Amino acid sequence: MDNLWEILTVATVIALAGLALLVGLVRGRGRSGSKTIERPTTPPAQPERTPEGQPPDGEGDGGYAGGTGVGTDVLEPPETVEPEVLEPTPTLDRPASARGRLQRLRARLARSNSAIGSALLGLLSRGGLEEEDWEDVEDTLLQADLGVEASQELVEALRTRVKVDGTTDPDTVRGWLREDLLRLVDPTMDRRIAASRVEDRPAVVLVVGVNGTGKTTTVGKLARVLVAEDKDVVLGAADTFRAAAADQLQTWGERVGVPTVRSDREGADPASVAFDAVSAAQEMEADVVLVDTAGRLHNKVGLMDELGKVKRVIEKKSPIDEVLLVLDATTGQNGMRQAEVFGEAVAVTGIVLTKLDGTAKGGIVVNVQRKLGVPVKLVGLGEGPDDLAPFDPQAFVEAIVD
Ligand SMILES: Nc1nc2c(ncn2[C@@H]2O[C@H](COP(=O)(O)OP(=O)(O)OP(=O)(O)O)[C@@H](O)[C@H]2O)c(=O)[nH]1
Repeated sequence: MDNLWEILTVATVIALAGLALLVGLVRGRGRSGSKTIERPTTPPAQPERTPEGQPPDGEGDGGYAGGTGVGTDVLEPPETVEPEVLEPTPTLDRPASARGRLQRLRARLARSNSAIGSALLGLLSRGGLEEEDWEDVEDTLLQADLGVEASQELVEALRTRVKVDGTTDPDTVRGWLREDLLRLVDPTMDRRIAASRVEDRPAVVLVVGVNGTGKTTTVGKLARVLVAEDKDVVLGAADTFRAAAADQLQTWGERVGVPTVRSDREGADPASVAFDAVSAAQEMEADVVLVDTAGRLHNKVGLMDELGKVKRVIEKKSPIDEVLLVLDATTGQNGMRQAEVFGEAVAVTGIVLTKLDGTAKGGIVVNVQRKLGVPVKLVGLGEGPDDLAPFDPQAFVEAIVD
């Protein structure tokens, strides 16, 4: 019996010692081995977003499954909850309505061009005009870039009126000047931009001109004019010569919610970007696609080839409805030569005269229309986003004369 008790006591001690050893082993392994991954009972909080809607750096994974970085346990995804809508509502610019823009910007036109008006009025109101006075009148018109032919015509018309009427009353003289200038600017020309869908396809507007004239800026500003008229616009960045030009255009578009078709590769084929832009506009059922082109003039043949190709490739997809030539009004005769070169490469249908706010050479409107036989359709009157106005002959002449 004693032996039995001894055996039981020894067996119990051995069993307890073994148990203690086992517990020790398990706890020791737990400290030095893999972590225990606990499944969260609630879904992780959404990371905070920056105002642009991006998660802050390094928090893009939401800090859940990848957050522990260790362990091989298969995690079940957290219960799905409807995510909070964190998308920022893009705030778009509301471009100024196109109507009456020239009236709004008239002061800028007048500031730089009223010199023509006041010089002429000063001369004409003096009375008793001699031959040399008429030469002064003609010089003033030439300095305003009206061109030789139009200047002579205007002098002739005024001379006849002065001879017949004989008055030197400033208001009467101003009235003559207004009438004669208006006739030269030609209010009968059709200055509408072909920017509405044609037979179930978007209108295609190609914008050409020498770099630096304000071409890309003009495409951006024109997009705003059209958006203000509730048109769906697509931009094509076919000025692939300078990569920044595409960025510039895209920024203009984004401000008014207009998409830009572009290539990220500098020197990509402009014709192919133009083609893609027209295709995209057709797919999107847009009203109009505006295609910006490169305008390096260092080599006339190269330019003609490139523009010719852009035109041909677009025409595989759609007719071109408008070719706008952008000219810098401050460049005078140089601008006129550029106009002729472009006119040979593509059939220009309208002119955009930029930087008219910074020049007393508003007469170029008349000159360029006569040389190219196409109307000035838009004028640039500043660097602001809405400083592009449909050209209105009446308001233009009044700004110079009144
Ligand atoms: N004062 C004034 N500046 C203008 C006008 N239009 C454009 N500009 C400025 O002219 C400069 C050239 O404009 P861009 O649009 O970059 O010229 P670009 O012809 O596209 O030239 P690239 O971008 O080199 O192809 C910019 O600083 C414009 O802000 C305007 O009507 N008045």
